Amino acid sequence: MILETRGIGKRFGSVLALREVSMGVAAGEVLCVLGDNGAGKSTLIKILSGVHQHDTGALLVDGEEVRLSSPRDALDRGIATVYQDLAMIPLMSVWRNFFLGSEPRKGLAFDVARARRVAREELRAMGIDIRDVDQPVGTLSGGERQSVAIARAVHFGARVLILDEPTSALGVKQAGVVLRYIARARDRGLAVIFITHNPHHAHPVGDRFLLLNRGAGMGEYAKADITAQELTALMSGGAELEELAHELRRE
Ligand SMILES: Nc1ncnc2c1ncn2[C@@H]1O[C@H](COP(=O)(O)OP(=O)(O)OP(=O)(O)O)[C@@H](O)[C@H]1O
Repeated sequence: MILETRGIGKRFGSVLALREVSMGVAAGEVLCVLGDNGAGKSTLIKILSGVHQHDTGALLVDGEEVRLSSPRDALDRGIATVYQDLAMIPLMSVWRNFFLGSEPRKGLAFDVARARRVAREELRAMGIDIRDVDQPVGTLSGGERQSVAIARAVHFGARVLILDEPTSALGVKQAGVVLRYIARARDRGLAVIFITHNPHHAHPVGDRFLLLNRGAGMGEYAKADITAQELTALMSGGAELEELAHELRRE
């Protein structure tokens, strides 16, 4: 496992946002984390990306227990998070957004021609055919922008890609575009953590599924062990569905 949690917990005042959640992701696989509003998905992402620190349990990177002190710390260990707002400037070109935040090495002039070429090649390698990398990123579709953000993280050396609801604001076709890029990132050997509340988006691309409910892990399922319909049923919540989760685990 590249990134792993063992029974981590996080409290905000009187709210126990996460309780004893265990999960792990290895290179070349997609772990989907599913949960309804308030389930603890954002809290988990923030701990995995160094924004928050966990109160209890353990966080491991490459099998070693760590405390991620900041997003920079996470990034330095190859853990990149793509948030829903994508941290892009809409009026800036695709290639400039691609390199946003990356500092040119000291003393070296920024080579514009090279940067444009690298952006185009990296996007193409992810299956994104954006012929004109000079167009403002804001003119791309939502799915294409998500894909640019994923390609950017891959280019800058991410080993673990954490995607915060990358398909939630998209229609079926655009969501399909993003799911394809997630599969490509996995095929390039990245460990992907795909956060979503949509089982129909998770199921086609996920290798394993972790369900969160009110801060607690409700079980983890391999794709072979659960259908999209069963995932949907589990996600709908309610005590009787928790029972179904137990039943499915026993089978
Ligand atoms: N900074 C905070 N201060 C206080 N409570 C918080 C904080 N962040 C999260 N919580 C609480 O922790 C619980 C889990 O929230 P979290 O945002 O992790 O859930 P989520 O699954 O991401 O939900 P959503 O899908 O609505 O974003 C909620 O009850 C939330 O109100």
